Amino acid sequence: MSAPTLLGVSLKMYFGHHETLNWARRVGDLAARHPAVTGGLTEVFVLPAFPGIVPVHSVLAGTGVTVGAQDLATEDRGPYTGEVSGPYLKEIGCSYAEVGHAERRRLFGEGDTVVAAKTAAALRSGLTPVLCVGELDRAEPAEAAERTTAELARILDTAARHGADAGRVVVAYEPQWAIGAPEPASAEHITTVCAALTDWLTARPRYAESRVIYGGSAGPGLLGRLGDGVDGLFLGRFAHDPAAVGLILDEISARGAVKAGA
Ligand SMILES: O=C(CO)COP(=O)(O)O
Repeated sequence: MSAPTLLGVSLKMYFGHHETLNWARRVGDLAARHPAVTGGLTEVFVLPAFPGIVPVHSVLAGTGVTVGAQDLATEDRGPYTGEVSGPYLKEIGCSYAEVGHAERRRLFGEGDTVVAAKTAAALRSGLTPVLCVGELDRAEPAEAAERTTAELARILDTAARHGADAGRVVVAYEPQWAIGAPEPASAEHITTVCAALTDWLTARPRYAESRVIYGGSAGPGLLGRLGDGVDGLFLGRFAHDPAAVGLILDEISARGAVKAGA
């Protein structure tokens, strides 16, 4: 069987605490009985705000949905007021830690050096980094592929030079101009860039089992247009309605049925 489609959701800072738990209950109920999840066609992960991690982890226990954080500290312990470390996140049940999101770069001044250090911190703690990369402005697919692959190489090579462990990385291709937009990048754009990122990772055994997913106004209807070259989706706003998550799980089932029949 081919690798499961990865479906990630970042709740960013959209929901309050009770909204977060209600959403998690509804998505958990859906996932627990959806054939795409129970049949192993997909792996679903959710990134709530930090205070939501522990309760969401317990709400989702047994549903097949895993939990991660939207950020983590570069360091593992010490005088870093307001930060949350990788070991702490691991201890409270996280499997993933997102690094390098465009909003953290734009609003909080994070650059490649910090993103590389956070990637290393995640790997060191046994968390899968969800490493966001993507061009700032609209570009032709081939140019976007070149720029984004160079960005990925810069970050992972810096992390490796500083002694980062080898391990699985989820690369989230998120063209910055497509985040918070009415619609995602075109299927041609997404597949061209994701193929280039996959080639780069495949040539490096230290990142074995790594995956490339697409985010940026992704929602129902997109996955079916992307083909096998894209390993999954990273959802923002269009996951706020749990029914939309259900529709995407239906699409994953359909994709699995096509593959099984191929
Ligand atoms: O940034 C994103 C996921 O990390 C995408 O957000 P939107 O789908 O809301 O554009």
